[in-house]
Amino acid sequence: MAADDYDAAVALAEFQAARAGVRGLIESGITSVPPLFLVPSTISPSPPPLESEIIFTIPSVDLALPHSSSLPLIRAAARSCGFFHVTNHGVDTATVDGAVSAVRAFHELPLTVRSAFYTPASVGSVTYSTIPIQPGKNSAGPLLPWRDTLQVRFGPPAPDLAHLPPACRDALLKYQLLMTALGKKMAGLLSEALGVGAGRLERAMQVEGLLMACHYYPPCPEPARVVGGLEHTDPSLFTVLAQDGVGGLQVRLRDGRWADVPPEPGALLVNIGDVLKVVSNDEYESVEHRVVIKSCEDARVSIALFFNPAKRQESDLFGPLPELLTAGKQQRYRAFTLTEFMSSRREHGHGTKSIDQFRIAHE
Ligand SMILES: O=C(O)CCC(=O)C(=O)O
Ligand SMILES: [Fe+2]
Repeated sequence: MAADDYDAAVALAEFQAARAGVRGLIESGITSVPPLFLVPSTISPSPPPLESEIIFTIPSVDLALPHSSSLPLIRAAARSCGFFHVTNHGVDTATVDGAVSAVRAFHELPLTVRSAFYTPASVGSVTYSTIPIQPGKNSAGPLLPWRDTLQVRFGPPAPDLAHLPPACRDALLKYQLLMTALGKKMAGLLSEALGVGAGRLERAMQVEGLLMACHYYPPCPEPARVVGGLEHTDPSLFTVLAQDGVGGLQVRLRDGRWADVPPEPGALLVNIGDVLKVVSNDEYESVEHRVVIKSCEDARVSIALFFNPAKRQESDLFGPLPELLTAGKQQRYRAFTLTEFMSSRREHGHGTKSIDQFRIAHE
């Protein structure tokens, strides 16, 4: 086919109609990356992913420590790189490893079994597909990440989990249950570390981990030409991530360079999302991150659980907590509804520009 004949919209429709995901491309034996996955330089002008060699240590917080020791660590991490590992987090290894293995097992089911679940739109509360990247309204044509995602919405309202694949159903339900307890604990610690008392975030917005993204990053024949996950900040209050040992997650440092976040066995990774950055009046940072494909051989699995406000009526407003606006600390954002926030993300892309729209200009 001549290059002029290439129609990205048609290619996207054909890719989705095949219901095989990126994993299906690898199974079909491709040796080069199809154009739909090639990252235009306008989207990712930073150096190619594989050149990242920066050694950067993500802070680690032992949750078994007394609060007098853990709170300053959490506070420092949330204010600087926005990411930290937690150990002794109370979710047993068997449950975390069981969930990660079950996600891998699902994504590696034979094509005929797995494609029955493939659907770009949600069926009930479950979606399994390669979700196109939405870098903002003025971007060039469609772009796909080098990953397949099983996304589960546990509510609200009460979830319809009929389409949750049996290969990972029990493991994910158990994981979500135990992670909810950790999420409540984290919300308390992040609240206390903000200096507003342990129960403040929970009272204000009811923190729930109801959206789970189970990612599968197949190996890639040309890893430097694709993106596993485009650079973004999370829209959540905070996110808790479990990952296998393959690696590929990177965070953006203050000087703009990317640093690897190597997996730490037994630890879970917590990161601050945009809503908590706003609620904390910029005391906490939601930091850009992305996923690069590290391997031509190993598939990577991760599970991101997004902890969000369960209070999300049109009357529920999110803005800096008033008690943080003490002498000398001006209000950085106007309050907004989650609907306004999500439409800003659609318009301005999945980075901090979406919350900049709500920033209050001070002299
Ligand atoms: O797979 C990962 O390590 C990160 C995924 C992620 O950033 C997300 O789902 O928001
Ligand atoms: Fe993320």
